Amino acid sequence: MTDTTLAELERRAAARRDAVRDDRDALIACDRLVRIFATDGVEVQALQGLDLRVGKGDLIALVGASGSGKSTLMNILAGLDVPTAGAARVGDHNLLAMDAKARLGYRRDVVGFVWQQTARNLLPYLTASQNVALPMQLRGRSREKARRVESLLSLLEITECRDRRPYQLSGGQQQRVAIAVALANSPSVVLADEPTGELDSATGEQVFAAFRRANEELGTTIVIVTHDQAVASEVRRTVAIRDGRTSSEVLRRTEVDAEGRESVVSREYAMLDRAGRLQLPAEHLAALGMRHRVALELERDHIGVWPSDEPEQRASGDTTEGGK
Ligand SMILES: Nc1ncnc2c1ncn2[C@@H]1O[C@H](COP(=O)(O)OP(=O)(O)OP(=O)(O)O)[C@@H](O)[C@H]1O
Repeated sequence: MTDTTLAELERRAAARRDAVRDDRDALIACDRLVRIFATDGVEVQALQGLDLRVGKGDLIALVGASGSGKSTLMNILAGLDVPTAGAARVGDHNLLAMDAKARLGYRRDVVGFVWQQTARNLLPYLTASQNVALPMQLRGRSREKARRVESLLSLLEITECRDRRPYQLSGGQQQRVAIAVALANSPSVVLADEPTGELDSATGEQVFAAFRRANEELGTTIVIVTHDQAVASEVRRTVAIRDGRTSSEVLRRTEVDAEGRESVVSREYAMLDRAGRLQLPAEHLAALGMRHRVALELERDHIGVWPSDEPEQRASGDTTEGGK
């Protein structure tokens, strides 16, 4: 074995160690997540091997066409549904191995939710501050309750709504109170399924600003499902789901030029799973007529992917080459 080979092996081992460390840093880790629904003998594969990592303190948007599996994923992360196969972890909680009691504790202490239907988030006969206080009361945190309710209402700029009942609030105010309710017990993660779906775009932006403030000021990890492209483009990371899998993601960062002008630069990435599988965008494949197999070449700083120059019938059928 040459020195170069040893050095290379050491480098790979270190990279593997780093990967494990990254994994522990991820607050949410889903691996090859599968959820099959069977109704009247017909099976629907809502999630088909979905991989997702969300770091502690991240704010991400999940986007995808109707039926792509977003709500199924959110229900699993919320502890309301159990996957058919795969692995899913939030913090130290294994979402496939919780008994009923652990599940209840998980829903009470670890995750907070904001749903699309404003009526689903708040109890109609309680005022805004009573709604926010309720989760703390149920958890026996009565002493700190009043102060925390005030700070959350102030953080989300809805102090004036304190003594109003939901029907006396606008849709946007109701959702901001719902965010305060979700944050009441200091959850590790807040999950929001289309929280701006019933709002006009200006109000939706205000609600989104409230999520951002909660994320920045309290460090809460937030995952938001949205159809709203304008809203999705306001976060640093947008993950797209297609056919029950994460297909691509857009990362955005702020750059400052020599004159001190700030601009947001965004870049789209394809997802690479643990086995090294990569899903190439359908439009890229169509543009170059790539089907069945492609030629790969490892370069110093990238991997080239070319259409196969083999005749198509060989590519799709049995071949004489090894299938590596
Ligand atoms: N309880 C269920 N029983 C049977 N099929 C279901 C069930 N829940 C979801 N599905 C199916 O699973 C697939 C994914 O549904 P899901 O609600 O997760 O999609 P979505 O991306 O949230 O869609 P939308 O944006 O319309 O809410 C769909 O084909 C849906 O019909």
